[in-house]
Amino acid sequence: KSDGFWRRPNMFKKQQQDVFEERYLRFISILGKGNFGSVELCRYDPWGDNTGDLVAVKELQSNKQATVADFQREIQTISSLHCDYIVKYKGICYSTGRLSTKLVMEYLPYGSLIGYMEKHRQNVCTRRLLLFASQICKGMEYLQSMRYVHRDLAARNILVASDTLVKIADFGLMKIIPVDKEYYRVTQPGESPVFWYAPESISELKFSHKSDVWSFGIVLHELFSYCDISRNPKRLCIQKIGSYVQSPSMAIHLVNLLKDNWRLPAPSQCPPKVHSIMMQCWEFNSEDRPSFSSLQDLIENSLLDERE
Ligand SMILES: C=CCCn1cc(-c2nc(Nc3ccc(C4CCNCC4)cc3)nc3[nH]ccc23)cn1
Repeated sequence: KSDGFWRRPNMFKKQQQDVFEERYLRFISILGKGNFGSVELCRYDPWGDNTGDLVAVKELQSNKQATVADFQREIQTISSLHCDYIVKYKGICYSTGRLSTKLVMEYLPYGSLIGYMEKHRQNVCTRRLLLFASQICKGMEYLQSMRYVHRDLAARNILVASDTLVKIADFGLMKIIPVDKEYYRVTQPGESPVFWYAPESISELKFSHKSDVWSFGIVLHELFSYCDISRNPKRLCIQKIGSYVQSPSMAIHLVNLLKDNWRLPAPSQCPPKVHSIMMQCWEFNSEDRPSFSSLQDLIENSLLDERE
């Protein structure tokens, strides 16, 4: 299969795969729910004196439609990603009797971008929003260089490492684009977050780097709305379409609105240059959208404008 076989680490090189022993993994609290699994805060404490590291541990929620194979693929994927703007893989933990495998990742103390914005909204200026946007863009550029499409780029899947660093997380829906194609076509829509999806992803289930660019535009909108729940993409689209519409035809309504050139309204106090970047990400035809590398330049250019 051409699923990036040549990208797989050399099968003869010792896989730098730390195994964490379950008996030393001390549960502390639940951090959140991602695609196909919950994430827990644990302390890995082999010395038993609370000096061990805090880690984030994701286990596969068996009741979800995801299979063990999906989770194994997610582990294989995240262990091959090495980028400052992508949450770091630390290893795996085989639970007793190897009934299930857990994914061990670096713990990001500030939590999700949405929670961070709710808490720190007052002292996050435009420059910091653009810094976060540029870091997400760099993370996406890296994924594109590995031929990955994320397929679920949204503020809910961005984590905050510090006041000046955010990272992309949750690779449950990520796919590799086959070498001979420009897009990945999924077989069934699943529980799709259509309000973050490009029109071709909604109507033809086609996912590409350019559909990730569309979602990046939605993340920009979330950032400049300070992730305000009352202004979130889903809420604004449903307000426009009408809350009486049920989900399967919701997607059709949304695509028709996008065809008629309706787009999310500019967030209040959003700099015109930033709104223009969003609108470029939301070009109906995917080839008219900027690449992540040109988005980087557009964001740097907006940052210059914001220099006091
Ligand atoms: C990607 C999103 C869906 C799945 N997901 C991933 C995580 C996650 N979280 C954290 N840190 C974290 C730190 C504090 C808080 C709190 C909780 C209580 N209220 C205030 C904020 C929440 C999360 N580090 C991580 N490393 C790797 C994954 C990961 C959580 N959910």
